[in-house]
Amino acid sequence: MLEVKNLEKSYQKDKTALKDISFSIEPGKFVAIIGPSGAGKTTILRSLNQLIKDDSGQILLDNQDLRTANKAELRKHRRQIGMIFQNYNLVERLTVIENVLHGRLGYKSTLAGVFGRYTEDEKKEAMVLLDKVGLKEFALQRCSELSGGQKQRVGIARSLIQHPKVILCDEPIASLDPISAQTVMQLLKELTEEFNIICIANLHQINIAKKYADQIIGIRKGELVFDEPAADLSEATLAELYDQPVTKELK
Ligand SMILES: Nc1ncnc2c1ncn2[C@@H]1O[C@H](COP(=O)(O)OP(=O)(O)OP(=O)(O)O)[C@@H](O)[C@H]1O
Repeated sequence: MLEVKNLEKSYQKDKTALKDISFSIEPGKFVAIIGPSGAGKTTILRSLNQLIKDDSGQILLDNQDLRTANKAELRKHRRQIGMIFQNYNLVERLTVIENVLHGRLGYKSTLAGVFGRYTEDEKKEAMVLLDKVGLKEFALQRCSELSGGQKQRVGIARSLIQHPKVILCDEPIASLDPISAQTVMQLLKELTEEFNIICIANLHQINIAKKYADQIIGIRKGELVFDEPAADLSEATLAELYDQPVTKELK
């Protein structure tokens, strides 16, 4: 269970990026965070894995507060939090399977990581995960030769091999065509359920959020406007979030 309590963050004095944000998410749930540009969505995700230090509040992952963790504890916590990025963050010149195995680096000494030492079990697991994301035959291909949608699926396999409790996705489909976007969202939804993890995705596409997410969190000007089951999200709530009615094709 992930619980965020009264999270606050200011990048500059008198300019609040997050104000008293609280929400909780159960394992197996796929959650979308939506809201206008600059609302604070990325700041929330970065706080959740402590890439940025928030100012106050609590971030409890299975009752352990990430904010008060020491360096060693934080390293351990970060293994349990996978990241998926808009621009994939893969090593393009390396093969697909090597990129997936990079997800194990948090479990290794620096030396073993530098020399790319992975166990047979890790290699087998990488192949199983590549099969799950539909890329088994691409294992030995360089990532530079893949399409955007395929690269994002490698990113999903890389995050799963971490054995995460949480996967954070910062605009995971922003660089993808509509068909690849649907494939990636469907995969994230299915794998979230199958592995009983928590998946949180920042999204600008309201229709996609409503179609795939179990729960939708709306953020505006650093404040939480709503936290509701996707099915309950009304037109009035969306209009409040964006300060204007949301057009038909986006709903
Ligand atoms: N490193 C930073 N230094 C100063 N201000 C920042 C920094 N990062 C973000 N901000 C400010 O914090 C606020 C929230 O930004 P954030 O990137 O979290 O919004 P967002 O909802 O993710 O936006 P977008 O949808 O455009 O990605 C904005 O006002 C932004 O200008």
